[in-house]
Amino acid sequence: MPMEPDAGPAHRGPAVQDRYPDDFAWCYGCGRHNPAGLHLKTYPDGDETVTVFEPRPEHMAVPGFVYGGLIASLIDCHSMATASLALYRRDGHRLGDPEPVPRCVTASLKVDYLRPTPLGVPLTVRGRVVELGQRKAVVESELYAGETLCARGQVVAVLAPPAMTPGPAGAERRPG
Ligand SMILES: CCCCCCCCCCCCCCCC(=O)SCCNC(=O)CCNC(=O)[C@H](O)C(C)(C)COP(=O)(O)OP(=O)(O)OC[C@H]1O[C@@H](n2cnc3c(N)ncnc32)[C@H](O)[C@@H]1OP(=O)(O)O
Repeated sequence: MPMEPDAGPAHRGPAVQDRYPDDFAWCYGCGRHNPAGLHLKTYPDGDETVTVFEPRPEHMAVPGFVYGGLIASLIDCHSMATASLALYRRDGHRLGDPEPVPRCVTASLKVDYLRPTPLGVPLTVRGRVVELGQRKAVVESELYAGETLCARGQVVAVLAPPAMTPGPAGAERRPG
């Protein structure tokens, strides 16, 4: 499912995650309000989306290699943002419009780990929508270390129903 051309990462505007509603911007992987989180940022790049993340030493599986759970998180959050952007555009918006970007939740996350992912190298994740429904998007994302494809994910994202609001723990999410 091709996306409309848009400003690429060389022409950075807001990230998708910068435009999530405040109440839905606390995700450990990509919430801009989560002080302990990874703060992943997803940008449009032509028909695809792209993010770059440099794992920290504590993200290791064994010395020299990245923990698979981190890889899954990067693919998850990047794919959610790719789905949200596709649904936003489908509704006639462009990133940067005043209306917040809709929030999706992960219905399914499948990751194939193709080869060990080295630490100490920025990781690039590229995503594309392969199926777009009324409330659902299927996204394929590939994670590269340099030029090397290390993991591939397929993610089903579902628009958070209007009735879904953050739970009671949300009241305690602001530290201090
Ligand atoms: C965080 C949770 C708290 C919520 C409160 C705050 C909400 C807003 C904050 C968002 C924050 C996001 C954070 C970052 C991303 C995470 O980390 S999300 C955390 C992990 N995910 C979850 O906890 C989600 C738990 N699951 C659910 O709530 C429900 O199962 C879902 C995903 C909303 C779907 O339920 P539903 O709305 O009843 O949808 P349903 O009609 O069954 O299915 C819709 C479509 O999805 C497909 N589908 C559903 N499940 C699957 C599946 N497992 N495999 C394949 N396809 C599926 C269906 O086949 C259907 O397809 P179509 O027929 O339209 O083609």
